[in-house]
Amino acid sequence: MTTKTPAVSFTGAVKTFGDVRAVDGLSLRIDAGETVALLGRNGAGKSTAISLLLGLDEPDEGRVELFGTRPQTAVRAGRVGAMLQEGRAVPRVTVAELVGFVARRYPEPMDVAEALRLAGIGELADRRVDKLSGGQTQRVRFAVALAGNPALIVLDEPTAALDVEARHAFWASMRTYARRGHTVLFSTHYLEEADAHADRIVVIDHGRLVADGSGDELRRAGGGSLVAFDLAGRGTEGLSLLPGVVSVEIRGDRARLRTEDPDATVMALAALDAVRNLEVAPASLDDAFLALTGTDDLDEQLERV
Ligand SMILES: Nc1ncnc2c1ncn2[C@@H]1O[C@H](COP(=O)(O)OP(=O)(O)OP(=O)(O)O)[C@@H](O)[C@H]1O
Repeated sequence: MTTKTPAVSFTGAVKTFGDVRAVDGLSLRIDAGETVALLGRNGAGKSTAISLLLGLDEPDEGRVELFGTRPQTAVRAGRVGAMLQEGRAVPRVTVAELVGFVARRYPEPMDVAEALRLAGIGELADRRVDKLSGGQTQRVRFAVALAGNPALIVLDEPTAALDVEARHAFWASMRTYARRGHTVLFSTHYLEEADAHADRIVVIDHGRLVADGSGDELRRAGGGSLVAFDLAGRGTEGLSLLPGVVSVEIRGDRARLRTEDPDATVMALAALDAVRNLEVAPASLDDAFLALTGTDDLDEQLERV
């Protein structure tokens, strides 16, 4: 057991809004220096969890701590920077003025030029904040989050609405910051971003933790493998009972089996002489995510439409 104080800890945290348990008994520990992605579909509870950890909201039950103290204390001490989803009106000042204004509110701020350089917007220092593109504005917001020289940075869907190039530039900045030994927690809907940029992916659903691990661990936990073949007129009964099979999907004349033991499934299919156009592939992270959050369930998919 490690005695190091975690950067972030949720212990049985609950937050309800009326009948909705937005965060429902969440326990989670993030150590200093980790980059963690918080993944979940719409309404899973990501923003609520982030509000709790920034001290913007109090849990109804359980405990949330940053660096072993109350979130408000850590935030006031300048140990946390955040980039949230709000669309606040942009002031008519230059980029350097804005970042400098924020920096001065912190006890040990980052040098303004350094914050701009880290956010990749050194050349925008003298540009007016209200005259920037969406991608540039997002990176100014990142510089604002860095201004206090925080040990932990929390980013709520930082790349929503960014084009591909702006996205790459953003992640390059984030990684530079993380490489300095800082802690990063970001929420996202993009599985490939979580896989590419986080050391660890935490999946939440209905306010609960449903998976926690690397992209590969998640693929194994939620996805297994996919075995597909042509039915060639044969019936589909009994397919779900084959060894390893956890789900069966029929599309036209093709069957798609999700299996935890592809070797055993394929052997059983061969014994049935049912291996026409056989295809075996590892499940994608998308498949794993859908399996983990139960959204391959048709009712739920319809609910989301
Ligand atoms: N202030 C609030 N009042 C009432 N219900 C709320 C409030 N904030 C969140 N909720 C509800 O709590 C649940 C979790 O919402 P939350 O915004 O945390 O999810 P999310 O994972 O961030 O979703 P998204 O990906 O869409 O941003 C949802 O059902 C939402 O409607």
